[in-house]
Amino acid sequence: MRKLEPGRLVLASHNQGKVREIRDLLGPYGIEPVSAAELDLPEPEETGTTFVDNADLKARQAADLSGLPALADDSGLCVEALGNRPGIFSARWALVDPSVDPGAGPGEVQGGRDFGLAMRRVQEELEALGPEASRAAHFVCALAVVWPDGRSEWFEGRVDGTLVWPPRGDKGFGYDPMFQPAGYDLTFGEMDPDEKHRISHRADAFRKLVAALL
Ligand SMILES: O=P(O)(O)OP(=O)(O)OP(=O)(O)OC[C@H]1O[C@@H](n2cnc3c(O)ncnc32)[C@H](O)[C@@H]1O
Ligand SMILES: [Mg+2]
Repeated sequence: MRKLEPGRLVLASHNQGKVREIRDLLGPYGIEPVSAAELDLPEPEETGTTFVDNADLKARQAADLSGLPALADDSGLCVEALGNRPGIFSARWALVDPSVDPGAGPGEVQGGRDFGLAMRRVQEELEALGPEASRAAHFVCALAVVWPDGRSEWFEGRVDGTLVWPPRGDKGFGYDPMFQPAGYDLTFGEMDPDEKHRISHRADAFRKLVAALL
């Protein structure tokens, strides 16, 4: 299997929270990827039906346009009582329709998406199922590496936990403030990045990527 080389990797993500975490996770291996935003690459439409499909599609577009190996992450929150939704639609649940919703509070809007709103949507759907509804949830992360010749490798990770509300902490991004990983009292929003990187879905997927490609 081919190995990743330092300095020759495009990170095909437009999510600053993810980009920060992936830089942290690759840092110890001497790999400093250039991001899709730095290369002005467009954000592709995520038309896949699985996390792996979408990660592959994002990495493939970046590899085609840049001529460099590309890494993409497709991830999301799966709520078991909601049939694993929002799942691959996790980012889309945070889209604000300004004619319906007046917008987010300070600090909640990330790249035109409102995760205060997305977390309320999750809470409301669960509450509609009644007080006995399980709050069990997991995050999934699929990583795809696509080489300029079109070959690809995929790695998946997962972390299990429980949803809490009101959301707590502002250290992470996305749904972190409402996700408490199993065995911990803190939400991902309250954890220091180093601690999240020990147990997260992204860290789990990266361990597999590192074993194969680094
Ligand atoms: O596609 P890219 O450009 O990488 O950025 P994105 O934000 O659209 O990313 P996804 O399509 O993979 O959507 C995943 C969403 O799931 C959420 N998510 C993924 N990983 C998360 C994490 O570690 N903590 C909290 N929320 C997370 C977050 O809200 C993301 O926007
Ligand atoms: Mg996306």
